Amino acid sequence: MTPYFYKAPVLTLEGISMTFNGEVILRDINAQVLDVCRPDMQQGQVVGFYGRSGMGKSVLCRILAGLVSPTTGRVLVGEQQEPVTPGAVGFVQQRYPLFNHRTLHDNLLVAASRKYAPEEATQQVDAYLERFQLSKHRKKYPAHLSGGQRQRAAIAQQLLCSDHLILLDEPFSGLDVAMIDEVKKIILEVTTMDELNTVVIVSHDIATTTALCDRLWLLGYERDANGQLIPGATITQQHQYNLAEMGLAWHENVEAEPEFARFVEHIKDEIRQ
Ligand SMILES: Nc1ncnc2c1ncn2[C@@H]1O[C@H](COP(=O)(O)OP(=O)(O)OP(=O)(O)O)[C@@H](O)[C@H]1O
Repeated sequence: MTPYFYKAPVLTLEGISMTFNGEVILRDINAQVLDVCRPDMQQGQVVGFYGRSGMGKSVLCRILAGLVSPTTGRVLVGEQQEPVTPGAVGFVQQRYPLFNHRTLHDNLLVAASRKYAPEEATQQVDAYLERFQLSKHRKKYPAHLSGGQRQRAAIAQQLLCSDHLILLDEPFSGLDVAMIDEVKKIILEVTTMDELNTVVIVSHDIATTTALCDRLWLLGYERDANGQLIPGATITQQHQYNLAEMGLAWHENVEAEPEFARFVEHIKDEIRQ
């Protein structure tokens, strides 16, 4: 197992709850991602975020991205642990927010121009196109890119304009196996670009996602003393898994290990309950 130790927090969810018209959707969520240091390695972290359909994953993502304010609690991001603001967190939604009337290059330039002065923005776009193997598609419009290329472009776009945190909503849905491998590679690349980079993946594809993760959060309901479900989904301590401690954080071929397969089954059982 690679040795590691933790430094300061890079993402904190503090007492988050969300109520819509009296209906409690999320209840008192407390979770944290710490900057992890591994000797001789620059690597950020991947957090997998699971929960049954309709439990509130998208709502929590919008809160994490600073797009909506929770009813109570707050989200703190970055080394300075400042309250999240819209635009600070990259959010790759299922419908990729690329402008259809702009070329891939121009889409990325719009994003980069939000963070960089013109000359540097152009340089950054070229670097990202190269890194994400999209240079030869730079003049194409989004409609003419493949699903995997669009997904890579959307991730590049969000990295260009946000700080270190990026949320991916169902990054593997609708992709074939080769493209899934490509997107997995990109996610791992993102984490190796900077130790502070944190990727949160919301997915129903438990095995694929878990294989990339250092940490898992499971959204679920708790029961009261009488066995009744308490309204509002939460992430209990028991449902915050540290895969590094379990020896199951991403490493080559982790998916082939029997311990990994047993863990994925355990997670699926927990989700079913
Ligand atoms: N703006 C809103 N007003 C009222 N209710 C809302 C609003 N947004 C979401 N909800 C409700 O919050 C609950 C959680 O929705 P959410 O989209 O977060 O689920 P999810 O876990 O992402 O589901 P899925 O996996 O199916 O995408 C749903 O019952 C939904 O109807």
